[in-house]
Parts: sequence; C-alpha cells; structure tokens
Amino acid sequence: MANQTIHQKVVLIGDGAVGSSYAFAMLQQQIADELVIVDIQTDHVSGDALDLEDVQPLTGPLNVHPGTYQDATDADLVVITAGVPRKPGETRLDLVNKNLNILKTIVKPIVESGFAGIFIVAANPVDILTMATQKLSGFPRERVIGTGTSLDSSRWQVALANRLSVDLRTVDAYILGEHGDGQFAAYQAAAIAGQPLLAVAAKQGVSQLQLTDLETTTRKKGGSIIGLKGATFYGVATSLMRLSRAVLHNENIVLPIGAPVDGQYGLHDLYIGTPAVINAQGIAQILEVPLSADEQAKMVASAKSLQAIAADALGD
Ligand SMILES: NC(=O)C1=CN([C@@H]2O[C@H](COP(=O)(O)OP(=O)(O)OC[C@H]3O[C@@H](n4cnc5c(N)ncnc54)[C@H](O)[C@@H]3O)[C@@H](O)[C@H]2O)C=CC1
Ligand SMILES: CC(=O)C(=O)O
Repeated sequence: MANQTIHQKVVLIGDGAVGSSYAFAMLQQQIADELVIVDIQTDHVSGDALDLEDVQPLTGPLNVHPGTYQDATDADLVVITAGVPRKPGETRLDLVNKNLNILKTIVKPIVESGFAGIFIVAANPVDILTMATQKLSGFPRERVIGTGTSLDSSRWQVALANRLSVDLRTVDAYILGEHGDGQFAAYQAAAIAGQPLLAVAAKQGVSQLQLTDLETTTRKKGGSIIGLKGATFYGVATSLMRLSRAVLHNENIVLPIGAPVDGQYGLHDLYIGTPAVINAQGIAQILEVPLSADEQAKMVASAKSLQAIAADALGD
C-alpha cells in the first residue's frame, strides 16, 4: 500500500450526500492525513472543502482539498460514492446502467494515475458496481471492497437492540446477500451477549414471525427513509468511514462487506454481502456464516439474481 506508514491519503469520488457525510466522518474521526475530494460539481467541492477544513481546529489536522483523478497516484484508498441516488419507488437495480456509465468514467483515469491502493465502493447497486470496479480496474479481488450489507447489518442490529431492549453493543448479527430485496438475516449464527438470538427472543416471548416482521422492516428501511427525506446517507457514510479505518489502521477486524466470494456458500464470481476480515491488504479473509438450509437457499437465490443482472449489465 502506498505511503502507508508516512502519509495516509484517501481520494473520495462523489461529494453528494453520502460523500460529504463520509468526509465529515473522516474529519471527526481523524482517520487519514489527507482527503482529496473529486466531483463533476467543482464549485460544490471547493465550497465543501473550505467548509470541512474548519473542523480541524476542534478535532485535529486532516488536509482536505479538491482534486482530480490524478491525485489517486499515491493514494492508499479510493472511495466511490459518485452516482445517481435511488428515487422514491425506484429499486437499486434500476440504477445499474446509469451508475455503470458513471463508474466507467471514474475507474479508467484512476487506474491510469498509477493508483496502487484499495477501492471501496458504495454507489448503488453496490454489489454490481463493486464487481464492475474490480473488472474495469483489473485489480486483485481483495483490493476492491463493497459496502455490501454493512448498512443493512447496522439496521438489523439497531432493530434487534430496540425490540429486545438490549445494549446495541451486545448484538452480534448479520444481514447477508444482496444489498437490496434479496437480503436476509442469518438467524442461526446470530447472538446477543453470546447467547443464541433465537433463544433470547424466545425467552422474551418474541416469536419467529415477529422477528421475520422485524427483518422485513429492516429490508425496507432504506426505502422508508427515502420516502421521508429523499435519501439515506449517514449510515452508509459511517460504514465507509469504518471500512477506511480498518484498512488504514490495519485492524484485522471482522466487518460485514460486499465480498468477492470464491467457494464460500458454494458461490463464485460475484460480490455479495458476508462478513470478512479487513486489514491493510484489503479483504484478508472472507468468512462463511453457518446458515440453515433455508438461509442457504436465500443466499443462492440472491446470488442468482445478482448474477443475472451482472450478465445483462457487464456482459458476463
Ligand atoms: N451502499 C449503500 O448502502 C448506499 C448507497 N447509496 C448510493 O450512493 C450513491 C450516492 O448517493 P448520494 O450521495 O445520496 O447521491 P448525490 O446525488 O447526493 O451525490 C452523488 C454525487 O456524485 C457526483 N457525480 C456524478 N457523476 C460523477 C462523476 N462522473 N464523477 C464524479 N462525481 C460524480 C454528483 O455530482 C453528486 O455530487 C448512490 O448511488 C446511492 O444509491 C446511498 C445510500 C446507501
Ligand atoms: C439507499 C440505500 O441503498 C439504502 O439506504 O439502503
């Protein structure tokens, strides 16, 4: 990784709601030394960089400034949030062609800059765009990370903590599969303070049907927020910040991501939501969550739907 020990540099592509929230989170958390922001709306980026630099006296130095794709030449991370967001009633998959065309204009000049770091992708449909980033860049798969079901897992953890009245930090539970309608909760492996989720729920009189309703609400939460305020951004921006920290601080931490499965769950040749170990090399290890037969069938169905879209959009 370029300049890992000397000067950590991140290039953010896309300074909209998600991108600017990510930039703010990076400044709050003091994660890199330099943050370069690139967007076709150049005046907006200039204004945002000036606005963001005033955070520094109260947090600490992080050189934030506008830039170009050429800035990726010595960057450790490129974070892609550029794209058209989902409109009310639109699915993430409706976005595929629009955002694929935008992605093509980004990845090529980044690679041509000599970038030798790690890509993190959040633009939707994120599983397809992450796969496309890997293919267009020709980078090793472990150096291209998608946010996958990171946001969905956060939503699920919040929902479980609220429903079961437990401290959020004791909830160990993941949403797997597509970041979209094909996602599902992995119940067998889920735990609250080390106790199986299903046992804790049963003890509190919460039925599987009620958990399934909660899972449905979680799946629909993005759409609900978009219906109310037009977009969602704080959750995924924080997922991006957390992933950035895991890479830049070489954390070896397990996080839910969009991962390039290679035999896990019997799947190959796609990015899909599952936990993985993240460190300075990118995806150090993809973890396979133990699934029930029903959950495994959902994983395969989710993969099939993503592969069909990838075949249409990417010609695979
Ligand atoms: N993976 C996830 O969990 C989530 C993903 N998203 C996705 O993130 C993406 C961004 O969402 P928002 O920030 O809300 O959208 P936004 O419309 O606020 O921002 C998008 C930004 O991309 C910029 N842009 C467009 N084409 C560009 C190009 N060729 N080069 C550089 N910049 C370019 C636009 O000028 C704009 O500033 C969308 O695809 C959205 O669906 C949003 C929430 C959650
Ligand atoms: C927009 C989006 O992908 C979400 O909030 O889940």
